[in-house]
Amino acid sequence: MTAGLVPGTGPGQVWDAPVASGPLDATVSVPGSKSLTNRFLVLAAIAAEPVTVRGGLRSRDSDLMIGALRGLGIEVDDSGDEWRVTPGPLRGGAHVDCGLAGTVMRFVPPLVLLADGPVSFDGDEGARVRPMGPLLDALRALGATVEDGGTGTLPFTVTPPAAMPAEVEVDSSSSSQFVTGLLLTAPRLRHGLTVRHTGETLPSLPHIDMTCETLREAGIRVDQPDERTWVVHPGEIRPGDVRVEPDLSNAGPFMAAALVAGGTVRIPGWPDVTTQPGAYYPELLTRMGATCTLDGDVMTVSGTGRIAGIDADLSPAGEITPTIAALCALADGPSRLTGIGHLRGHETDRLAAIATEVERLGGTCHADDDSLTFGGMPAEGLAGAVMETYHDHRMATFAAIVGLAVPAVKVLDVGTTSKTMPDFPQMWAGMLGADA
Ligand SMILES: O=C(O)C1=C[C@@H](OP(=O)(O)O)[C@@H](O)[C@H](O)C1
Ligand SMILES: C=C(OP(=O)(O)O)C(=O)O
Repeated sequence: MTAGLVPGTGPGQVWDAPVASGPLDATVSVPGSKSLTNRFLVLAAIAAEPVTVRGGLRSRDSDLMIGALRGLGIEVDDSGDEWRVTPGPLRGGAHVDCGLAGTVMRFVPPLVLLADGPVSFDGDEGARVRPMGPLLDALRALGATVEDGGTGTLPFTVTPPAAMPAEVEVDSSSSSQFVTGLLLTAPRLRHGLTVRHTGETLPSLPHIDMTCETLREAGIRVDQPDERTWVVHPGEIRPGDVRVEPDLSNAGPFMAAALVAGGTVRIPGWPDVTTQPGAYYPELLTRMGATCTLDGDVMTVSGTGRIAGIDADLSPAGEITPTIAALCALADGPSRLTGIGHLRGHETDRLAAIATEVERLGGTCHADDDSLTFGGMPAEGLAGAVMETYHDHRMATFAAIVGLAVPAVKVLDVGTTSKTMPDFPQMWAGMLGADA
């Protein structure tokens, strides 16, 4: 069943967030990681041999990536559970729809350096305000022609250069995805590429580590002479057959549910070692009152229904902020989340969205340049409302978490979760032991 067929989950509709009627006892298998799926797809497209991707995420963001690569002339067979990507020359003349996917708008334009002609890019209205300028400037510095009407945002057209330098600077303080995009294409450039970050801060470092690991596992040498420089050596990309880890960021709302409702939620397939930012959950949730144990590959999270406030720097793991924020909204005491200014350039301005939605329920939350501060208000003090999701999958799961404890929370456009987790409403109902 698709999300649109569950009552209240169609576009513009309102979904009644279920209230937990008692402690949970659930095992939830989450689909593959968005970040790993889209990295594997990009690398497979420019690999030296066909690549099989197992456990790839089926979602709007990965469908957009597959569409982009097909537009560039790459054959992707995603008809079964195992996808087969057959690399080939990258064709110019394509138009890429980025939707609202940061991974598509930041990972695909550097591929045009390898193409035989110009490629144009556009996306959702909300994508046209997401930061792109530093990456477009880096592509210009590499000799590409970029026409963006002087906006530094989508829509734009990239025309490949005839020759290019082997070093480039980029200010990646508004998104780590600028560095990642350049690194992914780098092994196929004649001399490889040295990428130097020039900004003062750099968010989401684990996601850059994920890029380097993915390249290394595909046989590419990546050196990091200092904290802001990456050297990718030229080479043949040979990922072999790859398996995508479960998306730990998307496991987050289910793990958080154990704290809100009490009881236990188990997440199978938890990797031993991972570069996903969801790896921060066990420590953060423990500080908020949960017990988290990894037994084999099963992460078990148990909670009591009482949540402790937290003071945490989330700059390495900005993506998990909305989930931690939902817990902060329900916590017994105040919380402060810092290092998250760049979230203003995510699917929506997440700092403003979180503060607005917490206040809509009667809680207190203040957003400043780089942080969120919560008054803390156990669920008894909050009142249900129709919550906005701003086309942001993580604002939809934020509202669902709060709705477990606050009666009469209604979620506008919960189907926005299709960006990375199309079956979210059914999975949420399944966790609660109910039908969607
Ligand atoms: O490289 C990636 O796959 C991602 C990097 C991060 O981007 P930012 O550095 O822009 O936050 C993260 O928030 C996003 O969801 C996925
Ligand atoms: C920021 C996110 O996505 P994107 O890849 O579109 O940047 C996210 O999924 O939280």
